[in-house]
Amino acid sequence: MVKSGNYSRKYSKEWDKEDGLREWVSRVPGDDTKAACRYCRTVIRAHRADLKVHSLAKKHKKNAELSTITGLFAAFPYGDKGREHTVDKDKADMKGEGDERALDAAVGEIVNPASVGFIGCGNMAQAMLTAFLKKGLVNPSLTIASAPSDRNLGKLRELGVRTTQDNNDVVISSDLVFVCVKPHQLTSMLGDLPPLGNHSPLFVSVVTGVSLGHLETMLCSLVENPRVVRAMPNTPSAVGQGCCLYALGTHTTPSDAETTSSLLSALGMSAQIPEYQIDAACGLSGSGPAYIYMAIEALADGGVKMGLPRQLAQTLAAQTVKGAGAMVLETGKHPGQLKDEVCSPGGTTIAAVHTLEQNSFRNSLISAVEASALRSKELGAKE
Ligand SMILES: NC(=O)C1=CN([C@@H]2O[C@H](COP(=O)(O)OP(=O)(O)OC[C@H]3O[C@@H](n4cnc5c(N)ncnc54)[C@H](O)[C@@H]3O)[C@@H](O)[C@H]2O)C=CC1
Ligand SMILES: O=C(O)[C@@H]1CCC=N1
Repeated sequence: MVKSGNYSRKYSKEWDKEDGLREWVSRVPGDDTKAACRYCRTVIRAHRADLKVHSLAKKHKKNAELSTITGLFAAFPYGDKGREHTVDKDKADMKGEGDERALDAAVGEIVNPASVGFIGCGNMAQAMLTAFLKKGLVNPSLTIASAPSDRNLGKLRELGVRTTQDNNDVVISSDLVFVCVKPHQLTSMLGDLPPLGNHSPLFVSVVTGVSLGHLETMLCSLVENPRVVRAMPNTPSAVGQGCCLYALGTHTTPSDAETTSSLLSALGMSAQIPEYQIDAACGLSGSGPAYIYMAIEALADGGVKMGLPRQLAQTLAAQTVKGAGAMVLETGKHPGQLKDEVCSPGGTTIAAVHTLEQNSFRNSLISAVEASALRSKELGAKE
């Protein structure tokens, strides 16, 4: 008899959502009595209890740690090439009965030591790296970052990240390279890199304004058919509340698309967009945190002016922005309707709204987004 619920003998789609399973478990196409472990590249019976035991095995934990980016680079060859596995092995492993040397050899054989590199370690790189480390998506010892001086590198070393002042060290030892320099630094930085031979990492550029076409042309001198992604993140990524929009280059593969999507979604919200929308995304979400920080500061000043202590005023301002954002995202209501719900007839809010309109509040924000987007286009044209 096929049992149901947690004890199902068939692959359950609930496992794809369950913390502790969803990170590594996968369907085996064509066989719903099996489940695959992306970390260990093994096929296990689709029994929830077996999956739980497997997740506790030392070997599985070691593979999880070594796989650096959860299941991203370890493109698991489902079905035919996946090794059959039983929980008895896991149980022995948990009791320490496994042969440690054989285990290490097996781990060495099956784990893809994928590594991630950062060229440029300023505000944006640090925000992204902080998010990846916090979520355990990158293994610090397999992560390398470069900058011309040691100013930012020391902070990264404290996090266990390898650092260098030679960008080539990053490129040659990484499967994925984040390019995080300022637009005017890009051409000379790439021009200094020697050709890469057979090594062809995925490049993810966060450099504002620089198009995929231009990036591909510049990277052609390093590698044939460079695989490039152009991304527009923002600094709230550091606390997992960022936005990251991205466009895929000509030579990216479906696996690159999956890698990019999985990794960038760790920053908060992420989505693939057509490249022509990236400048607008820069104007809105790339630069947007700065507008909102100014709004928070000004709201807090208003609170202080009207008698609130500074710290309380700042907390109220930030929480009000956070709460209003969450209302828009979670209720799905139009912001105009939500505004109306705050405005009592003849009340306080509508008096304030009138003042904001007299001072071109909405016009100022629209113009701010426009100015940033136009500047992004302009920076690209210069490169
Ligand atoms: N800060 C932000 O909110 C956002 C920034 N961006 C883009 O991200 C890129 C980086 O911006 P930030 O991190 O804010 O700048 P930043 O100035 O904080 O960081 C740039 C880093 O690049 C390093 N650098 C300079 N020349 C280099 C070279 N030849 N090789 C290696 N590293 C070098 C600098 O030492 C610095 O640490 C820019 O292109 C920016 O437009 C995109 C979205 C948001
Ligand atoms: O100000 C800049 O140029 C970058 C791009 C988006 C946010 N900061």
